[in-house]
Amino acid sequence: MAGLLPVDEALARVLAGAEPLPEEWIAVGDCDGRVLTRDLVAGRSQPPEDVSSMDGYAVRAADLPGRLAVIGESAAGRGFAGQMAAGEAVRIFTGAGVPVGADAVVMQEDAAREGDRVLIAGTARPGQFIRRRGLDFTEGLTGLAAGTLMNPRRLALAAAMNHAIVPVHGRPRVAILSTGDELVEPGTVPGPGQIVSSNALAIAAVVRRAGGEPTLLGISPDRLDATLERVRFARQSGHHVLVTSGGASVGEYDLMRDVIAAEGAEPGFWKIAMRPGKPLMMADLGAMRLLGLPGNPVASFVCSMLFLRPLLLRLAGRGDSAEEPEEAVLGADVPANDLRADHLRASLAQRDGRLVATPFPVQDSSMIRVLAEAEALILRAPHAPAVAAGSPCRILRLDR
Ligand SMILES: Nc1nc2c(c(=O)[nH]1)N[C@H]1C(S)=C(S)[C@@H](COP(=O)(O)OP(=O)(O)OC[C@H]3O[C@@H](n4cnc5c(N)ncnc54)[C@H](O)[C@@H]3O)O[C@H]1N2
Ligand code: MOO
Repeated sequence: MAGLLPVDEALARVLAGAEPLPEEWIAVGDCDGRVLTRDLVAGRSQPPEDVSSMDGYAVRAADLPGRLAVIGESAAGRGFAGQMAAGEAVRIFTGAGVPVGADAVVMQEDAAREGDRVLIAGTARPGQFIRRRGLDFTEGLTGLAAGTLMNPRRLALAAAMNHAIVPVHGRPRVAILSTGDELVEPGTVPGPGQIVSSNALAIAAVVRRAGGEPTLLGISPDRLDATLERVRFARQSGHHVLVTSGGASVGEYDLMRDVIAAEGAEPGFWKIAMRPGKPLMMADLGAMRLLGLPGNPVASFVCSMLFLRPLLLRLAGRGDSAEEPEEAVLGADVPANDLRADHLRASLAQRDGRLVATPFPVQDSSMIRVLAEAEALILRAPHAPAVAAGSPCRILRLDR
C-alpha cells in the first residue's frame, strides 16, 4: 500500500492557505464563540461615579456614633443632588451615587430609623461600602484584546463597556452532503438494506462547536449528476467548505473523485496513512475547500475531528487554540501497529493520580455505539511496536 500520505502532511495540506475570515460587525449579543478582530476599549468607566455597595445610609465617618438628620435619598440612577454637611445622612441604595460630603455607608441593619433621623450606634471606616469610580474598568482601558475568543462572560464585559456591535472574524460556512443510495434520514422507515444517515448530523455538530455554520444538503444518491448538482449549489451559495461523507473509496459507486474531476479540479490528496479514515480526500473547487470524508461513521467522525475542526478553527480565527495530544498510560495491552497511524477509541479514568486510557476491544470503524461511549482516541504511530498495559501513550480527547 505505497503512496499513503502521513497524517501530519495531510493536515498541513488541509490547512494550507487557510486564513482567518474577514472582519464583520455583529450585535454584541451574538458574539459568543467568535474571535475579536480589534481591541475593545471601554467607552466609559464602571462604576461611572463612587457608588454604594449596600442599602443603608451615606454618612460622614467622623459623625459616628450619632443621631443624624436624614436630608434626602440616593437611588441607583437617581442620585442625591445636594451636599451633605456635618450631622447629616442620606438614605442610599445599592449602586446609587454617594452624595458629595459623605465618606462612608452604613448598612441599614446597623441603623435605627426614627422619623427624619437615623440613630447609628457603631462607627464606620471612611470608604466603607463605597465602590470607587472606575473600580471595574476605566474609560480608555483595553478590556478585551484582538484575538480574544468570546464567551458569555466576555460578551457581558463588551456590552458593559458600551459596545452594541463588535468586530469579529466571519463564521466559516460549511455545506455537508451525505452520499449513498442506501441512506435515509432519521425518523423514516428504512427499506430492506437501508441505513439511517448519521454522519452529516455529527459533522454539523462538530462544525458548530468549532465556530462554523453548517448547511445540511441532505442525501445524494450514488449518481454523478445528482451529486454534482449539490456540489455546485454549495459553491454557488458561497460556502467556504464542503464536507461530503461516503463515496470516497474505490468501489464502483464511489463517486467523489469523479466529482472533483468534473469540477475541473484535482485531489490535493487521496488516501491517508491512518485508521480509520484512509480514503479521506481533499480538493479546492475554486474558493471552496472540499473535504471528502469516508462513509464509515467512525472514519467520518475521526476525520472531522482531525482535519475539519482544525480547518474551521483556523478560518474562524481560533487557530491558536491548538489541540495538542495529552499524555496518559494504557489500560490494556495494544498490539503492534501496521503502516497506518491508528486512532483507537478509548475510555478514560483516573487511577493513582494518572490518566488511564483503555482501548475498546473491538475497533471496527462502523461502530457508532463504541464511538459514542469513547472519550478519547489513543494515537498510535505507524509501525509502533506492541506495548503493555501501564505503558505511556498519547491521547486526544473527543469532547471538544
Ligand atoms: N477495496 C477496498 N475497499 C475499501 C477500502 C480500500 O482501501 N479498498 N477502504 C475501506 C475504508 S478504510 C473505508 S473507511 C471505506 C470508506 O468507503 P466510502 O467512503 O466509499 O464509504 P461508503 O462505501 O459510501 O460507506 C461505507 C459505510 O458507511 C456507511 N455510511 C455511509 N454514509 C453514511 C452516513 N451518512 N451515515 C451513516 N452511515 C453511513 C455506509 O452505509 C457503509 O456501510 O471503504 C472501505 N473499502
Ligand atoms: O477509514 Mo476506514 O474506516 O479506515 O475502515
